[in-house]
Amino acid sequence: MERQLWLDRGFDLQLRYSKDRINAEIARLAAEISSDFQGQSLLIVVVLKGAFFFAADLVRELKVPVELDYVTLSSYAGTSTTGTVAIEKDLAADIAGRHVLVLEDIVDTGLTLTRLMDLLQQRGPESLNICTLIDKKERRQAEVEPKYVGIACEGGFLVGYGLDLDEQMRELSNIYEVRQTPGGVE
Ligand SMILES: O=P(O)(O)OC[C@H]1O[C@H](OP(=O)(O)OP(=O)(O)O)[C@H](O)[C@@H]1O
Ligand code: HPA
Repeated sequence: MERQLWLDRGFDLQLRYSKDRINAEIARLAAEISSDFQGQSLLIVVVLKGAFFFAADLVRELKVPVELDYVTLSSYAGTSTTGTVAIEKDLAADIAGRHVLVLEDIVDTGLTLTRLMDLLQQRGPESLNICTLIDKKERRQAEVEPKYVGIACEGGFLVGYGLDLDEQMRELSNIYEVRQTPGGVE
């Protein structure tokens, strides 16, 4: 079982969202987005690294043509945001006049997406919207309203399905809440 490897290393993982639940939410989101953009094409902006799994599953369910591009942002150290969002790799595509949909794994404080949306808005897209798998409103510090939300969640630090704790546990199929257990080996 995928949890066991991390339990042995001193991390307590509690299942929050199963892969079946994630698949169901992705199917719902894909239907909604496909209907909203019927007859148009989408430029999908995947926010790396975390949204990689979500994007791979979502775009294959869409019924509209898409072009994919990627931006790499980072701000977290452990379970806390540093408050400084670094743009490590910018987009390759010109987004002016395009229908742009930003894909995120999680919106938490909102600092990452505020920074990205400001940057993208200045480039003149025809439309600019956010789709996030997880919307964690509890810790919001900046005003960000994703148009498409898979799962609205409460607190806890989440890992799995792309979500990491210091670059670890992204590969887990399900999403868990993680806690470090006393005396665990790192
Ligand atoms: O709303 P916020 O509080 O800003 O948090 C959300 C961001 O934090 C995570 O990225 P991270 O900086 O950990 O990089 P990663 O995608 O490489 O994991 C996550 O993928 C979001 O991009
Ligand atoms: O709960 C989270 N898990 C992983 N990365 C994150 N970035 C913001 N919140 C989270």
